[in-house]
Amino acid sequence: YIILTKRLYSSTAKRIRVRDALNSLETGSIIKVQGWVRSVRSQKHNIFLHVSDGSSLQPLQVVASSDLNTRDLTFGCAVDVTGRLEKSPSKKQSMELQANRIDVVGECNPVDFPFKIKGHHSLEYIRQFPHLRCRTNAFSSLLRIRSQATAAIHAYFRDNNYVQIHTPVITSNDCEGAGELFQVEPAGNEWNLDKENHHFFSVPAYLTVSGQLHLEVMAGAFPAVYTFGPTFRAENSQTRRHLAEFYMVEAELAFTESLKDLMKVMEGLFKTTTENLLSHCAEDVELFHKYISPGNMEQVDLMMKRNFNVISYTEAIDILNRSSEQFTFKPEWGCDLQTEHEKYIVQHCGNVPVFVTDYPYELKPFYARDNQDQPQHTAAAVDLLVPGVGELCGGSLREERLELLRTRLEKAGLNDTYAWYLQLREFGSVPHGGFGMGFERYLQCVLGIDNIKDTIPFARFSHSCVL
Ligand SMILES: NC(=O)C[C@H](N)C(=O)O
Repeated sequence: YIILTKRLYSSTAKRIRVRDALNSLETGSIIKVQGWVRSVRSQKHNIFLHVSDGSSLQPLQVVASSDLNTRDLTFGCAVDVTGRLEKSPSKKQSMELQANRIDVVGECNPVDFPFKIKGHHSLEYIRQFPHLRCRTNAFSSLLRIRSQATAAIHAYFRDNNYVQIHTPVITSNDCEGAGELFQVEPAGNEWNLDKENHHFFSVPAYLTVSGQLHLEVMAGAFPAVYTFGPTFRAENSQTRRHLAEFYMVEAELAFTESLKDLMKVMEGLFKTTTENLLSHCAEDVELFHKYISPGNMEQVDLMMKRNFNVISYTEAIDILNRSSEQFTFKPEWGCDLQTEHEKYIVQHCGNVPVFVTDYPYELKPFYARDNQDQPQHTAAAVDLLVPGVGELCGGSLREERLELLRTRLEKAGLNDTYAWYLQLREFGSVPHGGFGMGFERYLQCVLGIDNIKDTIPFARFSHSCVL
């Protein structure tokens, strides 16, 4: 009889998520929660469990009588719990689940499990377990924040009338021209590809380094477009800021004649997304600011309150040369800014993000618009440098003038390759420009995460492609 009623009881229970249970105002309702045990505590008559299901940082406290068979109930196991939702007498949580039935769905041997109850594991430690780290508080918070930030970015562009374009992952162009390409060919030899230029696509094809050129195509028909997807760089540098596969948000605006328009969008995107995170993921963001990057909340507050700075590249070089800092790379007009330079510039500007504009023409790819301001020959390009990370965004106005573009491509021996790109300037060309923002670097900056490998579900970098 008892078993029968228990079955009946559990089949009529409404299945809800932990977050909804915690926020529920209805006491006495019969619910079912499914999740993973984050802690177990036994007292004389009762056992207390914390159950998490990824919906919130805070777990649901489950109280059950010690009579329930709890042999397999350990830290890390998967459970199915049915019971009555009641107001909790403890101040630590609003609601608790008084269980009538607990089924262990999947056992977990806590001795072998790499995480321990109440263990404060570092991000570096949990990184060794890419298949398990989503079960820790810190990484599940990161994943919820990442998901919310993705939604916020799409919302920002939709609210500002952009059209989303799915730019291709496989492409025959190397947009940045930096030569950090992964080539794509079929595995195995059923295609009989030999060395005589028999590529699968007939031409060499690569994983994309940027969706920019495809967005420029679309900016010939839509005034504002964006893309948000994976991009790839075969960089052999194992730094805390580089990944071989990362997500980039890229936007392209037509009828745009000034870098100011682009900077406005970059600042708007940064601030709107961050505001959204602070209100929708407060608890998760707080976990980072409290335990992982103390002090970063003040940094975020500052970035949100202040207008971003704007300085020219030439001014940046002056600032660097006037400083008493000993740089490994001597700052000189014409050289790219190194990480140490970027860091100094951000500090110099009061730890507020800073746009650096108008770089030496020769430093920028063929598409950057010529400022034609001799003798210091510059291009209308801009980078956004942010505290803790350095370069977060890079963008430029694009050369829309057919003859100038043709001459530059000719010099680089690229006018055949980019015949289609030249045609964009032949048929209804308009002044336009755009930028890209590294999504993982954005998360690094807002959450104060030291290593970029801890901002992405599965990190790919040289000599590492686990799972
Ligand atoms: N869309 C952009 O302007 C981004 C630029 N192509 C980059 O990869 O830095």
